[in-house]
Amino acid sequence: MTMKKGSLSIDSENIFPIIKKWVYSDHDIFVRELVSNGCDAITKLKKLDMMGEYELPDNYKAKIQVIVNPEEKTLKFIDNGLGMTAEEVEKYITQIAFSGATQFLEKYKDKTTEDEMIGHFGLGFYSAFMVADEVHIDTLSYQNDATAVHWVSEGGTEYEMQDGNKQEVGTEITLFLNEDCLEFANEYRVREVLEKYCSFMPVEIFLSKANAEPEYETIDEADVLDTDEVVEHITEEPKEGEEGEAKQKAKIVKRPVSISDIHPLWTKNPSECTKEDYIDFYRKVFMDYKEPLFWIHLNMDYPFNLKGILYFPKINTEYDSIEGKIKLYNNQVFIADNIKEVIPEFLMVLKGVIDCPDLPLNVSRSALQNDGFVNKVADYISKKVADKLNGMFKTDRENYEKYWDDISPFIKFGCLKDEKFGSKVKDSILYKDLEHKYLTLEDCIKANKKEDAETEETKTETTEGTDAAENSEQAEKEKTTVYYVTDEQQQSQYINMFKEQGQDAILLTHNIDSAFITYLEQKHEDVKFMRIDADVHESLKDEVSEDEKEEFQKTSDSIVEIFRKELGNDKLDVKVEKLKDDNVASMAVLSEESRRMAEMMKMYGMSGMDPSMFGTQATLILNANHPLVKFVVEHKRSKNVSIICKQLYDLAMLAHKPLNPEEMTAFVQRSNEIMMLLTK
Ligand SMILES: Nc1ncnc2c1ncn2[C@@H]1O[C@H](COP(=O)(O)OP(=O)(O)OP(=O)(O)O)[C@@H](O)[C@H]1O
Repeated sequence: MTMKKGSLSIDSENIFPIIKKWVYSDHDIFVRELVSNGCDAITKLKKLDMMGEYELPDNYKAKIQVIVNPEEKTLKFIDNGLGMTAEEVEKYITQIAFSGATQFLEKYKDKTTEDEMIGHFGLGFYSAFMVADEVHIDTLSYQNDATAVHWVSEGGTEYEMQDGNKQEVGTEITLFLNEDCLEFANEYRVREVLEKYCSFMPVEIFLSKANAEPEYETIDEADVLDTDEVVEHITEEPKEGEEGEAKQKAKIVKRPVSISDIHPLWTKNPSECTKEDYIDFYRKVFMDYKEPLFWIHLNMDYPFNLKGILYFPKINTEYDSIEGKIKLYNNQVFIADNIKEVIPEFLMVLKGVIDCPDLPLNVSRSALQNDGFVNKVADYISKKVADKLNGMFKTDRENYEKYWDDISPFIKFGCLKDEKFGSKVKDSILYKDLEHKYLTLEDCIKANKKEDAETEETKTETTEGTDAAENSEQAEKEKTTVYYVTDEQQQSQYINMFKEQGQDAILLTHNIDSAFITYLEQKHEDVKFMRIDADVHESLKDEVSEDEKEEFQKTSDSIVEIFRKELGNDKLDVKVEKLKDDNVASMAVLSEESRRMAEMMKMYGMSGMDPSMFGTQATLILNANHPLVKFVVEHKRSKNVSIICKQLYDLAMLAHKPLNPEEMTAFVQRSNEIMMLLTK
């Protein structure tokens, strides 16, 4: 072929400056594009061999070589795929690839910031010009009597093509790196990029440095393979004083190690994979030395192709961020991490890999979001996670309980975020009780229902024709109250009282639980949640008989009056009860509604407002059975009454919320005073 000059069709002189400037941080994607072109070329050649249109040489071993040359400032990609004829270079590179790249850039050039295309998929061969001023292609087609081609383009719209001298079938792309991108002539930098995008590509990839001194290794002669290049045979005599025969060794050129694992675990059948395989894969991919709790191997061919592994990581929420990582692949080619359009948001806390060749990745992210197919993929993933959880709940309850504390925030978050997921897993949600036993919501309702035996009766009495107001009151009455604890330490006084009376409660101690409780109450009309300190549970009180009532009322009024006076607050909310637990003199309760209101105010940054405006003041409960309270009524005039009232108030509040600095100072001072009294 005589030298052929041409100009890349289409009026787009601006394309190269645009390609060069393309999202600076993503410069490295050209590596993925060129390596995956090589993979495609190899796949095509293997297909031709299978179809009998070409015969692969006996010793054929598909591979892609990547060679850095810092001296010449070049980077080469060599594949032994099907190669191209001059006509094909003309057609595929100067016409199709170029027009593809032009279209791509036309479409996305203004949108690189807010509407990024997924991992710039589809930019193709011309992404080479992101980092190179000049690109050469040397290629020899598999076709009979093909002539090698040498193609050169200097990053403008011009190119030259002539006969080349490539001897083996395949393609070699040489990038002459521009001054800003010399990092890509560095072996370590290129290794890093290859590991990012090409770790699981379906062809072996070998990285080397041009003109590097060869490295050697010595192995047993018996282990030498046909493919090894032996430089020396060595006979190792036994050391002095050692028994045995001489060992035959061979010094060989160090065997190259492929960067890609061509059969990643997710492509295998789950039945072939062992626990160790899953754990090793997890450690390798996520560099997390901790063992994951469990995993889900996704493997589906119909109605779409999707494979992957999702791991539930072990998380110490106090110290670790719960940022997960889900790597998205397209036919083993890495696309990007955490594509929220494909992976349901609540699963972003997991770690995993998803390979879905059918995803339309050459569109923008916002288009992906509204794509019906993509939504189906996301639904499928979330369904599989729900199935796995339900399966474990049913058949492996013991381990499921072991994992529960770690996984429950994810699952609750999932319920709040994804209606379908929530209804699928609703029966597999566990609640830990005061004895740290795990119950289902149904168990909790059953356990608490006993207390509401009366409710049942009232229910049967309801007659037709009752008006709406009565009905809704009725519905309210029919709800079973489940008590919960948000902080085992702070609420320990209440917990002890509950335990003493054989009354159970559940622990809901995570941040997410307050939203989750609201969610549960919406979903289950028959249940209502109340924090353990929201009121004084009936079972904790002694009944006041009819005869005692009048007397008790009198004493109560008197106690209330004394406390209001001593605490200097005539609006103080005080209630006197006869508590069964005679260790408790005072406690504070805050109604569930008021507390939720206060929490909401805090969440919306209204904490500076006066809580009494919303009735969010706690009520002081005094135990009429307790000697200290009795002392107060019986010795109204004692000089110690004031100190007792204040101390009882602070002690009650302490178990309820942290004291403010002035309250704390007063409390400490008063405690010292009390101890001083002991010395007298
Ligand atoms: N290493 C190669 N060996 C053989 N043919 C190649 C090679 N690289 C590119 N080609 C040919 O050039 C064409 C254009 O390549 P380009 O990378 O621009 O786009 P693509 O691979 O078709 O699609 P994508 O945009 O997804 O990368 C390819 O379809 C292929 O026919």
